[in-house]
Amino acid sequence: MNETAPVLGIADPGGFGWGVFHERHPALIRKLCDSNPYGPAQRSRLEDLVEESRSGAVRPPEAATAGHAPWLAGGGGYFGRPWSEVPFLWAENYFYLRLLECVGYFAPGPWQGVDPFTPMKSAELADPGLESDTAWLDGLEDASPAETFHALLLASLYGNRADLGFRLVQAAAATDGTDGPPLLADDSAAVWRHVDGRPPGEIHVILDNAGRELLADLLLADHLLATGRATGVVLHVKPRPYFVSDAVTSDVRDCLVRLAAFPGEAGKAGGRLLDAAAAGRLRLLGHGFFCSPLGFDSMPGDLRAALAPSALCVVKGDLNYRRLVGDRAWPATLPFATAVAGVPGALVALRTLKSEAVVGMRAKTVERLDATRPTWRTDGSQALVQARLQD
Ligand SMILES: O=P(O)(O)OC[C@H]1O[C@](O)(CO)[C@@H](O)[C@@H]1O
Repeated sequence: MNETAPVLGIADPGGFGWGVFHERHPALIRKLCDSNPYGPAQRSRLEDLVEESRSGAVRPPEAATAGHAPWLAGGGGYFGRPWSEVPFLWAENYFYLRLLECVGYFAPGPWQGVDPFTPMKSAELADPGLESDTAWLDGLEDASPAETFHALLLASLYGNRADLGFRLVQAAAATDGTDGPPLLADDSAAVWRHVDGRPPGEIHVILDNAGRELLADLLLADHLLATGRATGVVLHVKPRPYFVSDAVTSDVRDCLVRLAAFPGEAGKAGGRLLDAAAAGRLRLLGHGFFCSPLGFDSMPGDLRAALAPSALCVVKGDLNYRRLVGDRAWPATLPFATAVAGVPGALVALRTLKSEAVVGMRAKTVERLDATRPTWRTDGSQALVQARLQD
């Protein structure tokens, strides 16, 4: 892999990373305090964290915090240094760990293990509009197998358009079915040939957000299982609350139960998935690595071994993409397969662009977007399907 591109940071006041720490995070903390009955100590710890991360030095985690020792060991010398000098990927990850610490998620007490983002995630799942969002499934009866797969793949992609963290400062994109902007890169036809042309195997999905995105991911999982194109599906959840709306085990449970109660084809899919879970054909894994600040090129051996036999790994979302290609200011025309590291075997990334790292673009596309829409890398308006089908 080309490792010469600069690592993305948060120091530049005009830059995207700076905006995340100076605009998005304060808005998030306000929202958390409005939606959770936190006491004065939790509130002032959260405010102190925002202040520390905007203008202070990085404090180490407390002893009770998950992964205390690995964070200290893997801190890359960042503890004690100004946050502004720390790579964006590391800083953002560490912010979410410290946020949990501030609200008492790790220490014994009444808030231990309580997901601070549940009120936001539950509100999304309670939206009565979710049922109509999946009504397009009922119109797929006459579609060819290739068309059906394509529709479900794109629904999973566009589910990633507006996660709850992103919506804090960005208008929500429409999430109706498979509609979306033209793709910047589209390897979906090759993914279909891969899935259709090889003996079925286990398909892994490295999940991103709960709610709408997860519902679409579940529909894709059901399609792969119900058509026999996957012998099993493994969903990789986050082991703890992360980046606001990232899916943890309880989110999968809540989405599955909600889906099974939908009318029409979506509800049937939910019922089949509950059966598949009971039979062990739909499995969850929650590896600690997925809440770490490391690129996938640092994936531990046990996780690599779990992914290695998969027929396909679906890598969802913006953050997973940053970890897959490296969170660097790559030339956008660097080939995708050159930048990808860490995930063994065939993979496809389904991503809405919400941050700066991007590869695998045609030079003409980059020129056009730079000229017509300077914010294209970060404003959530663009999406891509990029595959590497041979390791
Ligand atoms: O939910 P997704 O698609 O991974 O998006 C998360 C992204 O949101 C941000 O936190 C802010 O836009 C990015 O830094 C991050 O990569």
